[in-house]
Amino acid sequence: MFDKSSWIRLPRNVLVGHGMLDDLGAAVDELYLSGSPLIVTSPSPDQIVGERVRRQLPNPETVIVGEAGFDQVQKVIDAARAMDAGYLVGLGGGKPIDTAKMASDELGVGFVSVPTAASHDGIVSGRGSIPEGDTRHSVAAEPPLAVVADTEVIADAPWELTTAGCADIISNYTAVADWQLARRLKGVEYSEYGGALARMTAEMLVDNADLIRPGLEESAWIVVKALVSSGVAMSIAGSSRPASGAEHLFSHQLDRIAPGRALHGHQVGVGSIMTAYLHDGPDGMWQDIRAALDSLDAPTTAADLDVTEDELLEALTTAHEIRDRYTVLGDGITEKAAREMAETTGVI
Ligand SMILES: NC(=O)C1=CN([C@@H]2O[C@H](COP(=O)(O)OP(=O)(O)OC[C@H]3O[C@@H](n4cnc5c(N)ncnc54)[C@H](O)[C@@H]3O)[C@@H](O)[C@H]2O)C=CC1
Ligand SMILES: O=C(CO)COP(=O)(O)O
Ligand SMILES: [Zn+2]
Repeated sequence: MFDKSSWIRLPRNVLVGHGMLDDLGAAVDELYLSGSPLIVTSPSPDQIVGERVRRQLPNPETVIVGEAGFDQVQKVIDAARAMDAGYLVGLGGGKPIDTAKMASDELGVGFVSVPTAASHDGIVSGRGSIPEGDTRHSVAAEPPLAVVADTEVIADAPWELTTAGCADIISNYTAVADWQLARRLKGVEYSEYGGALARMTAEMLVDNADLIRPGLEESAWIVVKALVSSGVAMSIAGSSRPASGAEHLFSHQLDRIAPGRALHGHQVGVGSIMTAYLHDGPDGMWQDIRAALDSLDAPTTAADLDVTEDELLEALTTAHEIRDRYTVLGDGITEKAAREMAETTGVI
């Protein structure tokens, strides 16, 4: 008997462009949602566009969340139950969006994604990325029914948020290489479409790197489109595998070892330089990845990430422990190997 099946969950409305935030109300109306929304956001996005969002929606309430975590998800669930929210709106960067999509899943209500920065590729994905103790979960969550990305707002955000999004996409190169390795060595299920789309997204971004410059709305457009494409790859795969390999494990460890120092995208970019070296050796893809990051003003060294050599080496040698996801790190690399890799690639 044929035993394969898949259920791909994608947004119904994806709005990207200048001034699109003012179409949020119309995009939500088209979804036939009922009741009032709870807006899940963090302080800066709330201050920048909170009022503009609230005045388009019926009797909204707002909850401000901090670092991503299950306590924050619970805070949103409690606030939504208290007002009997009809749906949730995630407004801001990756943390409020992840928190909202996970709370929506638990509550069984719809979720709308309103990114204010092009800093991560979770704006469309049906996955939540949440730390807990010594580990980091990638959990199935409610995918957005609609995504509203206003390129004017996003182009006004600090430039480093956009370069973080670029680096999150460039890391697809090594994420897909890790996924293919896991298929060959461990028989892990692989999606040809998910893998090809994630890799093509990274290639297109690198090909257009010259057009990505601070303050240009065109840049916000290119990066948001790529983030949407990367999120769709995760939805096709039914996992974050197309966009998250060993470079992400390294970043998740840095979040524990050196919290709050650098943005998620910047950490995975530096991780990608090093894990590309592990995949291909000295003459391989790592030099292209480093050059692409460099041309986009994204960090390429430990110092750029504001982490010490010791912190970097600890993250590299323990990254394999945090999740049952086979990557080029195998069952762990020695400190000597980690140092050699970081030195050869110029990260330390
Ligand atoms: N679920 C998924 O598939 C994915 C999830 N993620 C998660 O997303 C998170 C990282 O996302 P980030 O956006 O880097 O973090 P974040 O949500 O903390 O945002 C970074 C900073 O940018 C600020 N910000 C956002 N928009 C702004 C604007 N327009 N103007 C000024 N400041 C603005 C925020 O207030 C915050 O201080 C991590 O937790 C990561 O694991 C990342 C990629 C994929
Ligand atoms: O950040 C992600 C993709 O860019 C996904 O995060 P995870 O590593 O938690 O799956
Ligand atoms: Zn990421």
